[in-house]
Amino acid sequence: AGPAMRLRGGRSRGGARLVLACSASSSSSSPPGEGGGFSGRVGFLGLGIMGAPMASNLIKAGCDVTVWNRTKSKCDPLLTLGAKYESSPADVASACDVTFAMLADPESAVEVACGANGAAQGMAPGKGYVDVSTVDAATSKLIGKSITSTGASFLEAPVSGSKKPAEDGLLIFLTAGDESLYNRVALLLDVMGKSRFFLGDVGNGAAMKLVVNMVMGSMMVSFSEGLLLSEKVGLDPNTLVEVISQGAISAPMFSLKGPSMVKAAYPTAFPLKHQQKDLRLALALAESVSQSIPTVAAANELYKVAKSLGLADQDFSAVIEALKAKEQNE
Ligand SMILES: NC(=O)C1=CN([C@@H]2O[C@H](COP(=O)(O)OP(=O)(O)OC[C@H]3O[C@@H](n4cnc5c(N)ncnc54)[C@H](OP(=O)(O)O)[C@@H]3O)[C@@H](O)[C@H]2O)C=CC1
Ligand SMILES: O=CC(=O)O
Repeated sequence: AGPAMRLRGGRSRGGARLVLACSASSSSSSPPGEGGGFSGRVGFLGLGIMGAPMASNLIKAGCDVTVWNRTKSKCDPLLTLGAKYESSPADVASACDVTFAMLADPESAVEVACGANGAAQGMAPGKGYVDVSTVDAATSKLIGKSITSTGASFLEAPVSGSKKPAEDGLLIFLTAGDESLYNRVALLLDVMGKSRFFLGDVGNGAAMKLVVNMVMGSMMVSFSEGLLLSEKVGLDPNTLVEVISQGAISAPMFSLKGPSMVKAAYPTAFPLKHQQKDLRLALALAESVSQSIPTVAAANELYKVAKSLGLADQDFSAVIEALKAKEQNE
């Protein structure tokens, strides 16, 4: 039998519901868990493109949030909203009942959780750590082991959805690990997201996220090739975007990114360096089960070229520039 999978989605979203979702009180009069309110202090580590709006939504929902970020200035907007500040991940974990982490990659996720003054040093029985970064299963298991060795609980919960869904509280959580922690933070996930899946053992959430993102990365390359080819044969690429949007291969991503890609504008929602990281990790995942993913391998090479062109911090749709550069060099 495969891992337990449960979807709780389709919830209507409304301001009033968000305001009621959290209680800043640390009293235990409202038992944590499904159906109860979340009571206790919430930590948030990592306030980049995704972490900042996620933490912001928790604060706006009435949660008692304590933040930390490597670059301290990124905490300021959250402090203005009412967040508290601690000067290390260990101090945040020590001050909070549940701590979320949204870090760039496996290296930073491990450093923040397990390094000097890392979150694990502030963990103790009764506390929870929820890592929402996109990492590989081995990294997630390593972090989980470090957290649970303190007696605390661990949940991996990478998200599908980009900057705008994070701002709108419409992320999709792909969780795995400690199910009682999953139930305990369910209301917090519902503040930040529109649906949540519980996928069983630690590693399954990471794997699901990598599979989703490898499909996304290849789709973007294929779309880029289509835009360039349509233009080259004398078609209007804007019309291609419109045609695609009306057919069976329509995807919000194409409609959202297409018009700006045609103008060679790549405002960053999902940094290209993170998409390439996800393809790299997906290739390793496929390798671990001897699965061939040649389309993903080819897409990965293109993202690597894009990075070498200085596009790492642009949106991942800038991968189209790598195709243009290739053409010029041929
Ligand atoms: N953007 C998106 O659309 C989505 C991103 N993701 C995933 O979410 C994660 C975060 O993405 P995003 O917010 O876009 O990324 P950003 O690059 O905007 O933010 C990365 C965060 O990680 C921190 N960080 C990086 N290196 C270190 C380190 N060595 N030690 C401590 N902190 C560090 C950064 O701190 P500092 O501010 O100091 O640099 C920052 O807070 C990634 O794993 C990404 O793949 C998932 C879904 C969507
Ligand atoms: O990881 C990126 C996303 O859009 O999801």
